Amino acid sequence: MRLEYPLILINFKSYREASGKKALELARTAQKVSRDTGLTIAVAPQLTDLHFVAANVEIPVFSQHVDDVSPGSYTGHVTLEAVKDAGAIGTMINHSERRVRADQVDVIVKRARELSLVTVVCTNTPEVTAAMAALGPDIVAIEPPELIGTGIPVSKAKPEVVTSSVELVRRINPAVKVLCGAGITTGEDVAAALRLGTVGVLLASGVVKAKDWEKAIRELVEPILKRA
Ligand SMILES: O=C(CO)COP(=O)(O)O
Repeated sequence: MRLEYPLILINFKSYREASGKKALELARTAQKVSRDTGLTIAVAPQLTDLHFVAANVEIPVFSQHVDDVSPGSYTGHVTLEAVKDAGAIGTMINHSERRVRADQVDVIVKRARELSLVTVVCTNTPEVTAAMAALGPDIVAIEPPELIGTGIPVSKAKPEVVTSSVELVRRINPAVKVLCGAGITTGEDVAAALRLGTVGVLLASGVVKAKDWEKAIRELVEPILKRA
């Protein structure tokens, strides 16, 4: 599956609101808005829901994490092969709530490429973004941890973190796409993110915790539709 941009990636994290049957319900809601608007909306359900969700929607599905091990004798680990077999098109890695070492990111990015899986490497500062871009993932996602879950959007509260990240990635590895995330809730936040040079957003609570998922996602993509 080829990813089209702009991209909205909804991370379900470990939220109970989007777990089990609810995970599929939210993914189907995202799919509905994606179909109505023609925009790429991807989802990253909990690992336990990955296969269930991927088998029942056609939008891109990502794992939230993988370990740097090959299939075999590794109890409790998640391999790239397993998430591929579960139907994911790729994986997030190094989320601030699930950090891994840089050498592990390197291994995962290289192995994912061999398996044709898309990698979204999360970062916390422009400097770390630059370092991760050098490893050659498909996408880096800059997310200042202090804004995560606050509803204060990075694209408005810390635009310089986003623009510096975009600028450094352009210099170091222009093939790498940049997303931003943390506090993204409204369509205005998404429009601001695109204006700063990103290809989209990574978000969680603004959608997962919304009372009306469809309304929240529609509101989120509205400004992008106007741009098109
Ligand atoms: O960590 C995030 C997405 O991966 C951002 O979380 P929030 O959208 O809840 O701020």
